[in-house]
Amino acid sequence: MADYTRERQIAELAVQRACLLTDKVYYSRVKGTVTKGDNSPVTIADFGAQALVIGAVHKAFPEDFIVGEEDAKVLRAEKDKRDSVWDLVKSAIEESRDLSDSIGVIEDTEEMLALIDRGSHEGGSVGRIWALDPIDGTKGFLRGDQYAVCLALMVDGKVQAGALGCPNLPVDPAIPDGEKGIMLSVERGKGATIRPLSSPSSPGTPLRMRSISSLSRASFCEGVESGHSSHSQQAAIATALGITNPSVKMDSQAKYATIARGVADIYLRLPVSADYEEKIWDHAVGSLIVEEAGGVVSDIHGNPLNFAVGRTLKENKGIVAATANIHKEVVNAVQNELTGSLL
Ligand SMILES: Nc1ncnc2c1ncn2[C@@H]1O[C@H](COP(=O)(O)O)[C@@H](OP(=O)(O)O)[C@H]1O
Ligand SMILES: [Mg+2]
Ligand SMILES: [Mg+2]
Ligand SMILES: [Mg+2]
Repeated sequence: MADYTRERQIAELAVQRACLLTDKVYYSRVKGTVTKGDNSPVTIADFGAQALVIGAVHKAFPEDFIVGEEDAKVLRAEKDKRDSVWDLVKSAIEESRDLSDSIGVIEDTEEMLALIDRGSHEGGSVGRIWALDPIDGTKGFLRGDQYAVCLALMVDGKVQAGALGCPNLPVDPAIPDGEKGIMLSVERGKGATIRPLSSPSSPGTPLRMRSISSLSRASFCEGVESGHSSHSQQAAIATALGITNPSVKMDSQAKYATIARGVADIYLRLPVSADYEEKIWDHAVGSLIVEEAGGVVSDIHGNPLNFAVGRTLKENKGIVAATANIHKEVVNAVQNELTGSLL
């Protein structure tokens, strides 16, 4: 079996440094939002995190390609925004000098812009390609809720390793107002672990999904944005399965983290439009974490996610992630509910 220990470590360091930056912006409430062509928001923190993560990956693995969500077009055109992002990037590097031997530094704004634009790869089925979402759940980030920094390595179209930083998830889910910030990391065949973001040297605790004796006891985790996933159909599916627990709603791949750590059991993402294609960076690392924690991740038809066909999951529709022993039953309920609508 191939060994991706180093890739996993670099991914953790890259995400750790990026979380320093996003956390600072989150708490300073300086948001500098831009609206993209598809009407979705992007902030100075999205750009800064993309620069830091790509800088780290490029330093450690200069031959690898990167599929990142953002590009530097707006920053090249607008000096104010470029300067704000550069200030953030500089101070995050300054505050994590101890990581610079492993993941390097960024010398100036030109290098920063070039790094952000290294995320333009088209993806595909050949070679080593990293999938990066510098801030997943930007709407949650802006609302003051959950978001995640997400990085995965795909080799020949298959996700092999990665790291997922969730700066606002509680370290102990039983103490929601306690310390916040967790880091999950994963390597295919070797499991997934979780640790506090504040303990970089901790080896982490292995992740295991909850075992479910009866489906009616299960809980759903779903997105906050009803424009990204259909809440009404999700509720109908819960009823069909006899599930009465209220669903846990949160933004971003924090949902994959939440089911992987056994706080909920099922993550459904039901298409709201027939033509939306899920992005690989929205699912790459989270889906592997759930699989390694004992879950199955498929689309709404029960087909495996195909990360090998470009920047989107164009061969799949929606997401069904659940503990292995209930996954098939959930897919069946989804199929029954959706027959005749968007299928
Ligand atoms: N119509 C749509 N259907 C499904 N997902 C969508 C969507 N429009 C945007 N998204 C994606 O939903 C992601 C957030 O997921 P969630 O709703 O689970 O928090 C966004 O990631 P970003 O926030 O990185 O842009 C974006 O890629
Ligand atoms: Mg976005
Ligand atoms: Mg995203
Ligand atoms: Mg994003």
